[in-house]
Amino acid sequence: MNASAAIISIPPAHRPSEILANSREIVDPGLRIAVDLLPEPLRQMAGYHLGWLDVRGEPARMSAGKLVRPALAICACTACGGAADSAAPAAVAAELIHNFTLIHDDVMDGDTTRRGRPTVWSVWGVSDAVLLGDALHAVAAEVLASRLPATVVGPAVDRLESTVIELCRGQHEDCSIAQEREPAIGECERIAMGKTGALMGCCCALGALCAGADEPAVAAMDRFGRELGMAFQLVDDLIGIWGDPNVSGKPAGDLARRTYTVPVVAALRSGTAAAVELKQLYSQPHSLSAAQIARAAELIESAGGRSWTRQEAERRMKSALDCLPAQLASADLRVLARLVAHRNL
Ligand SMILES: CC(C)=CCC/C(C)=C/COP(=O)(O)OP(=O)(O)O
Repeated sequence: MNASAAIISIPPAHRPSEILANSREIVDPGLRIAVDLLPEPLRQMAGYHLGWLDVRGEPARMSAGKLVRPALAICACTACGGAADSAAPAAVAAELIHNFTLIHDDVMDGDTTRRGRPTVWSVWGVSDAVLLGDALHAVAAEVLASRLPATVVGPAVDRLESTVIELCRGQHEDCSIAQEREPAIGECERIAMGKTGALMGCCCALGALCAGADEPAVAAMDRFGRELGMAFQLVDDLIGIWGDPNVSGKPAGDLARRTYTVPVVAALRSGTAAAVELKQLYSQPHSLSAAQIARAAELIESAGGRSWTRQEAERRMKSALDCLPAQLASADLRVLARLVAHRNL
């Protein structure tokens, strides 16, 4: 592959903000072209969700997320010797899939705020939100099918669609277990691998495919992304309890709903007095009040659930890097790994 082309078009950045800005430059035009494939009013709803339009369809500049997944696809491609631009279809498809799942997830969770503004379903209703998610999924496959070299299309679309199946498995388990009963840590990990790890693995594997990498390199990138996805989900669980809504753009609502996320499960299995009190709070039949939420957060912290989750995120990040042979462990991928594991609460 043409490594020098990558170096000329996008120099290795090494700083998280530069890596994300470079990725945004590559992915933004492709995302806009992809969204333009949608019929009205789905195009307008997608523009709103992605932060380019306000609810009335007027141009806006709102938060559209950090674009970590496209950055992973692009950096995986350059780490495998490809040109950054050649990963654009993979980066766009990954971001479309990610947004399709968020739009559906907000419906399932009944969440009314994402990225600091009302969710799609809470503005346009559940039917339109379901349709928009479906349409973004279809457009993602279309982007890969129409914009990748013919030799890569088959494996790339296969990988994308099997990832969506895995996402659905993870999400189904999450919805059916996590709010009904206390899962084991192993179950939490299976859920996290399905709903978050699989897509991050797919981003990295698609990036490698775009570079024309061989199967061992694609598989190593997939493992790297999956492990990193586990770290991402663990940090997301911390954000779901201790996150600042002004930073995360969503209320820290996991305790109110009595969701069994990893910090909660880790605290409950600690065998401490705090665990006993937390179990009582979680076994009541209604949402927790503000005072109960604050108490639950204290109990989780004193039972060690917060620090265990933090350390586990760090361990997963290191294990992600261990999945990469030295020649694939680029500086940019290492920076992205740290960014994922240390993002702000
Ligand atoms: C097939 C589908 C719909 C998959 C959803 C995958 C996903 C990562 C949802 C968000 O998880 P979350 O509920 O833990 O995160 P958030 O707090 O952002 O809603």
